[in-house]
Amino acid sequence: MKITVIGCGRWGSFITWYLDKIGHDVTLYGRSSSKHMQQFLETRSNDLLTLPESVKLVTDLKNINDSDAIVISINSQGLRNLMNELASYNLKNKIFVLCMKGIEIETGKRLSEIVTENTNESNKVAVWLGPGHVQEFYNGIPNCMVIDSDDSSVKEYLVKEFSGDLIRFYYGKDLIGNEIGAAAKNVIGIAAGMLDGLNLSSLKGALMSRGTREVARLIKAMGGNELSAYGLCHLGDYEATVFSKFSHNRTYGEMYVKGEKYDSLAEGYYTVKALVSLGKKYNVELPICNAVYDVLYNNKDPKESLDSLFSRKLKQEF
Ligand SMILES: NC(=O)c1ccc[n+]([C@@H]2O[C@H](COP(=O)([O-])OP(=O)(O)OC[C@H]3O[C@@H](n4cnc5c(N)ncnc54)[C@H](O)[C@@H]3O)[C@@H](O)[C@H]2O)c1
Repeated sequence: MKITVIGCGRWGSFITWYLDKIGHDVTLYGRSSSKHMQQFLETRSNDLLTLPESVKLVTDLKNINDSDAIVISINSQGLRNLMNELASYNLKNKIFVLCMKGIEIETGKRLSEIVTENTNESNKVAVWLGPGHVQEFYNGIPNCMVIDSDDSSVKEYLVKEFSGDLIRFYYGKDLIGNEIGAAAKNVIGIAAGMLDGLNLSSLKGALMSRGTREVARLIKAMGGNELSAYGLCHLGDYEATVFSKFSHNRTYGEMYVKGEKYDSLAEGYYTVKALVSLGKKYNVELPICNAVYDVLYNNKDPKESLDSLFSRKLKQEF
């Protein structure tokens, strides 16, 4: 396939490397102002990987119509602007593949909804989600991921085209659940980092159990399958988030609690705001998300926030 990857950060550059490695014709687009792109243009490398000569590097989108698929991996809150920018290219009969985890704050929309609403109806949309760290894939450690789309032929085509020794893909069956689950995982990651920062890492087992429960309730209320919270998009990604030194969201939570600054993208910071609004809209209790939100947006003390989770009224586990 001819593929353009948009977004030359940590994940977009990995996706580029992977798709080239399994034999696709890949172009990586980054804005000329992007430090990541400047570094690739100079050295073909970032601090995690080196892109082979077979990958084309571009700083404009003038040839984007030559691609069969457009893979997007940028910050979620920037997706609508990107779709506005892409409108001038009049794209038709393309497959958009979203390798991103988030929910739009202002609208509560899933990322696939934003693409569908802002592109020609001949274009198809899929998501590619699940666990995996660039450092480990690059060292040859395989993982399992999920591809989902409302269009089953697109889903089947992508799973076939994108499978390789490094990634075993599963066919997703619940776009709502997969997108909400993937986005919410980053919020649980921040909560995990906060526990680490408070020297309470042993509570991460309870966080896994109760985090999946509240995300499952939200997915169900939104019309998805609550089992997706226990799938690759969410629970399956906890090892790479809740327990990993590589996770940006976990690290962000830990550094926040310690009063240190963190500069990398931690999508969960934005997603928690969207999730709290969705919880209200769908009348679903999201105690962990609300606690994280109170710490990040209402300046609540992290330990007090945790204590308030423990003093809630007693509940049935399921
Ligand atoms: N396992 C996974 O599925 C996985 C793992 C890591 C990250 N992600 C997701 O991938 C997405 C990107 O994360 P990251 O860690 O690579 O972030 P990053 O900050 O390293 O990179 C984002 C890049 O997008 C670029 N960008 C932003 N707006 C753009 C635009 N309009 N046009 C072109 N480029 C634009 C930025 O310049 C930056 O280079 C996030 O949604 C994240 O949650 C998924």
